[in-house]
Amino acid sequence: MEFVKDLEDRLLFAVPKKGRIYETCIELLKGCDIHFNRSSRQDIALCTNLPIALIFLPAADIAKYVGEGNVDLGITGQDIVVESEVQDKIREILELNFGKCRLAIEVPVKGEHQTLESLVGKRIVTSFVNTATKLFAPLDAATGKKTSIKHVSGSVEAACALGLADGIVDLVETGESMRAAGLHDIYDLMETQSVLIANKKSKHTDLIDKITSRVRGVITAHQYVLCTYNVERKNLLLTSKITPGRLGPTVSALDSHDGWVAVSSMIAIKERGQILDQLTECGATDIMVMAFTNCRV
Ligand SMILES: Nc1ncnc2c1ncn2[C@@H]1O[C@H](COP(=O)(O)OP(=O)(O)OP(=O)(O)O)[C@@H](O)[C@H]1O
Ligand SMILES: O=P(O)(O)OC[C@H]1O[C@H](OP(=O)(O)OP(=O)(O)O)[C@H](O)[C@@H]1O
Repeated sequence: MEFVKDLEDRLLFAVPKKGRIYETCIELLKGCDIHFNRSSRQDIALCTNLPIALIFLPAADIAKYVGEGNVDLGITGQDIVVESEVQDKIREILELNFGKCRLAIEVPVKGEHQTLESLVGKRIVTSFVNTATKLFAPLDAATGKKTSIKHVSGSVEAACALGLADGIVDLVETGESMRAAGLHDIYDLMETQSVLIANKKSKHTDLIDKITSRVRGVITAHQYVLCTYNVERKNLLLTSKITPGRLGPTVSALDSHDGWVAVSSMIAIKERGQILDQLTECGATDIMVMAFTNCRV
């Protein structure tokens, strides 16, 4: 009970306690300088440098807790937000660019039912009962059939081989789990990624803004690198178009080389190769690319 008193006035921030996105979430908290001590098996950790308590919960429950206002802020998947039916109670603050996958219908490669329509009235097994029910309900109504939708909490791919299901609704990233179980996907329900969500009525608006700004800084830093190079001033207009940066490239004169300038600019990691090729073609030299771990832009 002492612990409950410690939580008073703190912002409660729910993060996954295990699973696919656990490690990345912990790295993100570190990157945001949210410090905490968590003893083993403890599901609540008080932050040592901010009035925050981290609540470690199963990812699948986090949207429910945030939606009901039991916690203020959380990290979970968009798939869980939809499945928990809390879209009207939460605010999706930020897409986090990890936990990317899609929710799909999967069936045995050599199975009898190979389309969404042919699964109507058959047996579906999933951890996403609400989402699957919403998909099949109108099809059931149109055909007068009743699709059976049963819940399992994990290893969903095993359901068809074990004779429990004709098809499943589950997450697919690489497709490895699906193929290993002799399944293939025949219909996409949604794309998903991890998101930062907040309860719409949370009273901790200033702290939520501060955390959001820190999280955005870390996420952005993972998507960009700093590119520096030297170029003759006569080619600067050309290279500035290739590396426009946010407000414009930073340009400084090179005292030792008349007519040359040093340029630095943020560039998107996914365009890095192409940008370096183009800079070289425009006569830029001494091109360097540096990663950074945090930023505010
Ligand atoms: N293969 C994947 N690739 C990317 N993101 C995924 C993948 N599987 C799940 N996710 C995302 O992570 C969230 C949590 O999924 P996960 O399977 O880790 O949950 P869990 O059931 O709590 O953990 P565990 O599977 O260890 O019991 C999902 O809702 C989804 O948003
Ligand atoms: O397409 P893939 O890259 O193979 O990823 C998909 C798998 O990842 C998730 O499960 P996870 O392995 O996290 O565990 P679970 O089956 O116990 O939920 C998901 O439920 C799939 O099984």
